Amino acid sequence: MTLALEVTGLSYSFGAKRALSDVSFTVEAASFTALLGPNGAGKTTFFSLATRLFDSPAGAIRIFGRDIRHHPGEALARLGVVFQDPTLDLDLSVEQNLRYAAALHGLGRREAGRRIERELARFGLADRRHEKARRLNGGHRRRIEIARALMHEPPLLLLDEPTVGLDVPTRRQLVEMVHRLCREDGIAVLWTTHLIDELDGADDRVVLLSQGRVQSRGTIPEVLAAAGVSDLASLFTPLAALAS
Ligand SMILES: Nc1ncnc2c1ncn2[C@@H]1O[C@H](COP(=O)(O)OP(=O)(O)OP(=O)(O)O)[C@@H](O)[C@H]1O
Repeated sequence: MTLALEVTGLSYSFGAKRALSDVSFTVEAASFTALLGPNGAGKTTFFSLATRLFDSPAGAIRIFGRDIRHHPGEALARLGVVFQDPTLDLDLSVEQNLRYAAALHGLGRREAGRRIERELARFGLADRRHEKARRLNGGHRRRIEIARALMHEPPLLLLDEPTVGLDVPTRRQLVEMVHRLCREDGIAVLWTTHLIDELDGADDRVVLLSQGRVQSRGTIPEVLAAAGVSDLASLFTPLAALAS
């Protein structure tokens, strides 16, 4: 089994406020894992650590075996990231947004063109390529952000609550598209969310985070069996109530 992501004993505090406490979990290559937690659970803090925005001496994060503190270049080259707040340039077209990302990764024009075509096809955006991002709806904008995060062909993709603000059918579409990345393209995905209906079923893995601690992890049936409940809502609703 190849591990795309290995988090070991990770802790982080904002002053006196403990945001993550001894967090450990793994994401296997080519698999979908949901980091599920109510507001304030520590999901975004984990993201900030995984992308090296923050640093913590307590614990380790390895991406395909590369420790992000000791080998940041090698580790981050294997990571694609979609942040919670959208970061597209709305005045650029779909294609220009992708070309810009390709340039930042140092790709030559021809290779950039090849990868842009692949992403446009993969995300059903080919016929929108010349439209300004501003003209697209929230779901399509998110697709461009995911496509952009894949321009350097990372085998691990992190998405921080990518469906915030989207309606239910658009959320479902995006969840399905990202599952396809795992199944068909062998990309490992860590998807953070506070919405239990974004978990798909038997093959998805879940890491349940609450108040900075991992409460449970495994496949959905494993997590339910460990808690002695029959559905995720019974497990998650009390944790969400604790957070509010
Ligand atoms: N800059 C900060 N200063 C102080 N405390 C912070 C800061 N950022 C986050 N926190 C606290 O750390 C804890 C974890 O926050 P975090 O944003 O990681 O949670 P989250 O699971 O991403 O929640 P949300 O879904 O609301 O974004 C919360 O108690 C939050 O109030």
